[in-house]
This record gives sequence, C-alpha cells and structure tokens, in this order.
Amino acid sequence: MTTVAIIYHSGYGHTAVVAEHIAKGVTEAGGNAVLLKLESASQDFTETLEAASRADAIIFGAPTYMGDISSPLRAFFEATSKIWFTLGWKDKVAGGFTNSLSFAGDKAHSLNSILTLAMQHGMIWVGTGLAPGAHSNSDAAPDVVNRLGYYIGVATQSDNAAPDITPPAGDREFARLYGARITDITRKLKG
Ligand SMILES: Cc1cc2nc3c(=O)[nH]c(=O)nc-3n(C[C@H](O)[C@H](O)[C@H](O)COP(=O)(O)O)c2cc1C
Repeated sequence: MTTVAIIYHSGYGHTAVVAEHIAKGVTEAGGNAVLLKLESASQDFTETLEAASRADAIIFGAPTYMGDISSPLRAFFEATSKIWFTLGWKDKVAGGFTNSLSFAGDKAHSLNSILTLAMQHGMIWVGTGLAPGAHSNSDAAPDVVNRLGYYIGVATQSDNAAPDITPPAGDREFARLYGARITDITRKLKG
C-alpha cells in the first residue's frame, strides 16, 4: 500500500483541519495516511524522521506566520540534514500546504520554503494540478475549490474563528483532492 506521511504544525488548529482533509483524500484513494503533528521547535524529531523515512511520499504543512512557515516545521527541516547528507529521501514524492488569515498573506513564500526543502532532498514535487477556482473576488466564494488560485501546493485561508468552521468547504475539498492526487501519482511511480 502507498504510504503518505503528512508532517505538519498547527498552532491554533486551522492547518490541522487542512492536514486531516489531505489524509482523507489519501485514504479515499486507497493509500495509508500517517498524520505526524509537530508540537514545538524544540521537540525530539527522531520518531517523526523515522516515520517519514518509511513513507513513499511526504506532504509538509504549516501555517504562515510572519510570511513563512511556522518555526516547528523550520526546526524539523533543519533536523533532516543528516538524511540530506546521504540523499536518503531522493525520489520520494513530496508536496506542501499552508494556511493563513489573509487571502494572500505571503503564503507563496511558505510554499516555496517547503518546495526548496524538497528539492534539496532530491524529492519529486507534485503541484495541485488544478485550475484556479476563481478569477475575481466575487467568484471566490467559500465553497469554491482553489479559490485563491494556487499551483505549487495547497494554500487555504481561515478567518479569526474556530477551526470547526474555517477554513471553509472549498479549501477542505482542495486539500482532499490534493491528498488523493499525491497518492495516485505515488502509486504510479512506485508501483
Ligand atoms: C505569529 C503569527 C504570525 C502570523 N503571520 C501571518 C502572515 O504572515 N500572513 C497571514 O496571512 N496570516 C498570518 N497569521 C495568521 C495565521 O496564519 C492564521 O491565524 C492561521 O489560521 C493559523 O493557523 P493555525 O491555526 O494552524 O496555527 C499569523 C499568526 C500568528 C500567530
């Protein structure tokens, strides 16, 4: 079975909702989703590194804080340097997601941080593979998939409200489709 590790941080629960919908997509596509939540920048990453190394694909996610990925994911990235020395994750499939408050909010910078890490490891990056869901603000209703128009990875937006109601349905569906896409592509590549 195709195993997809989803390694993410979420300070207030909104990015966790996105991670859970990616996992749903993985499962629905017949894959084995392994959700690995990072708690802090100073935690011991040993078990997460080992679980990631066992997976066929790794999807990294974090909220955008101050225009970049939050510090636990950055610390985890630095902890992958020993794996980088041996190119241990070369040709694993990779993807990324981020959530933030603003519609833009410099989320592209966070996705590029994740993409850079994946490329340093020689991984095979999978973008969203979706057309933009909206071409104007008036089209960008909460139930529209890819309403922010992202291609590198999944970008979602949550309001200052509880994570059971935000990010909205279209963003959750965007995440679910991405999990399924990465599972299908990984299966084609790895057999
Ligand atoms: C320290 C901090 C910095 C933030 N910086 C940004 C930012 O640069 N852009 C943005 O759109 N939202 C920013 N936000 C808002 C968060 O991205 C937003 O609340 C998001 O839903 C948090 O996700 P989480 O619940 O998974 O932690 C910031 C929030 C915090 C706490």
